[in-house]
Amino acid sequence: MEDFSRLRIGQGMDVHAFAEGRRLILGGVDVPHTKGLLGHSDADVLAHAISDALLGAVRGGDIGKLFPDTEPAYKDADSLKLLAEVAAYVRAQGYEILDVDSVIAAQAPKLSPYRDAMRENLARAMGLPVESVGVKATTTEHLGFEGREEGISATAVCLCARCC
Ligand SMILES: Nc1ccn([C@@H]2O[C@H](COP(=O)(O)O)[C@@H](O)[C@H]2O)c(=O)n1
Ligand SMILES: C[C@@]1(CO)OP(=O)(O)OP(=O)(O)OC[C@H]1O
Repeated sequence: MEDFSRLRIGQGMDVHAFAEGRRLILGGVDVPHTKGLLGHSDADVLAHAISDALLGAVRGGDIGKLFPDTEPAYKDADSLKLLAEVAAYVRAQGYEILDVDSVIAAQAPKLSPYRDAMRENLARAMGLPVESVGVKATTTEHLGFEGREEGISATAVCLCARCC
C-alpha cells in the first residue's frame, strides 16, 4: 500500500515585464523575439516559477529568499543554474522530485517550436527524465498584461516525495 503521507505538492508563479534590448530566455532557450524580459537575473520566468514550485513542496520559502535580487552575484544569473541549486536543496531536505508541469502565458511569440528544448533544459537542470517535465503555452486571447504583450507569466506545479 502506498504511503501517500510522503507526498508534497508545490505551486509557483512568476511574472516579468517586456523590455527593449533584453533577450527572451524561457526554460533556458534564447527565443528569437523583438523584445526580452526585464529582471535582475536573465529573467527566465519559467525557470523561476518551477523553482518556486519546488521550494513550495518542501516549504522552503521562495527563490527571492535563496537568491536575493539585491545580490550582485545574481545579476544576469543563468536561472537554469539557480534551478539546479533549488533541485539540490530539495534533495538535501530529503525529498525526491517526481513530476513537474508548467504553463507559460504569452500572447507572442509562438512558443510551441521551443517547447521540447525547454523541457530538455529544465529536466537536465533538475536531474529528471524529460518525461517528468511538462511545458505548455497559452495566449490570453489579448486579455490582461500578457495579452497586451506587456509581459509574460508562468505557473508551475510539482509533486515531491519524502524519501524517509
Ligand atoms: N505564446 C504561445 C501561445 C500559445 N501557443 C500554442 O497555441 C495554442 C493555442 O493557444 P490559445 O491561447 O489560443 O489557446 C496553445 O495550446 C499552444 O500550443 C504557443 O505556441 N505559443
Ligand atoms: C532569481 C532572481 C535573482 O535576482 O531573479 P529576478 O530576475 O530578480 O526575478 P524575480 O522573479 O523577480 O525574483 C527572483 C530573484 O530571486
